Amino acid sequence: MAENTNTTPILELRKLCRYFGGLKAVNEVDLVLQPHALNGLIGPNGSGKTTIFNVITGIYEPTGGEVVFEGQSIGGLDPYIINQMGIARTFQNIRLFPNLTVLDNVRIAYHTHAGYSMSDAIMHSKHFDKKENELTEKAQDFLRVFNLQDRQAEIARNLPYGEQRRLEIARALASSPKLLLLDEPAAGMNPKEAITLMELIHFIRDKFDLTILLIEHQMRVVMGICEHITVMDFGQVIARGSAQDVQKDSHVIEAYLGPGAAELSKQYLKERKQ
Ligand SMILES: Nc1ncnc2c1ncn2[C@@H]1O[C@H](COP(=O)(O)OP(=O)(O)OP(=O)(O)O)[C@@H](O)[C@H]1O
Repeated sequence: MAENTNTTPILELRKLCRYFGGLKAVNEVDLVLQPHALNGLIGPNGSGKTTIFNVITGIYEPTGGEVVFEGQSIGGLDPYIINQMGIARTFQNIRLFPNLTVLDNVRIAYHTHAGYSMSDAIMHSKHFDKKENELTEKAQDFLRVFNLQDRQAEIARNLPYGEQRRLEIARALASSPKLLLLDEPAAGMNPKEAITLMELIHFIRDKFDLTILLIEHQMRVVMGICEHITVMDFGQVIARGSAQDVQKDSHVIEAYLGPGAAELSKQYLKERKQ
């Protein structure tokens, strides 16, 4: 299924493929992300969503097709280079430094902007002290955005789950990305936490002028915040459009509920109207 483009996209997947032996985990996927848009990537378990994230971020090389970021082909580049170019992500299973403080988790992520040399660090020069203080202040600014400022001295693993998820997003943002990939940010959250998270995602998109692509199983979150949704099944795109469009798409209903479900759902809605 091809994509329409009107403006210059920030990211384009062109016929992207990633195979694992005979398994076509991602099979000729086209995807276009416009700058500043909030996009959702959904689909049943094993449909290829996380593999797409792993290819975009350089963890896997594409088997075929292209990943184009700001007009430049990035497929197969090292993850740290892709991160420096402006793509950051969070993971399905939270990946923090569990034994470090909340503040240090963000400071480490921010370190690429440290602005001092190895010799400054070894000699503990004035320049080093100044830059380290700036780094701490920047990290504290990030924590304030995520309402974690009062937690800065806590050991990360002791935070409640929802706060660990927020901290992970704060860490990802510390590398100043233009494109943020969120892999199931609301996983394990209760409905109240999920709503707070939705507000936060909207807020950071505007504050940091981000483009966001998120994978999420909680439909309330996807349908509530995503302006554009792409639906995958068996490694391929089966539908795309607004939340309203994809919710009533018969391919989507069948992918989630099984063959014949679309017809049943139509009948049910008709009967309810009568
Ligand atoms: N490293 C790998 N080696 C072999 N198979 C893999 C590998 N990574 C993913 N797969 C397979 O590729 C397919 C797509 O997996 P992927 O994790 O991308 O799906 P997903 O849509 O993110 O699923 P979920 O919603 O359950 O996280 C699955 O069949 C998975 O088992």
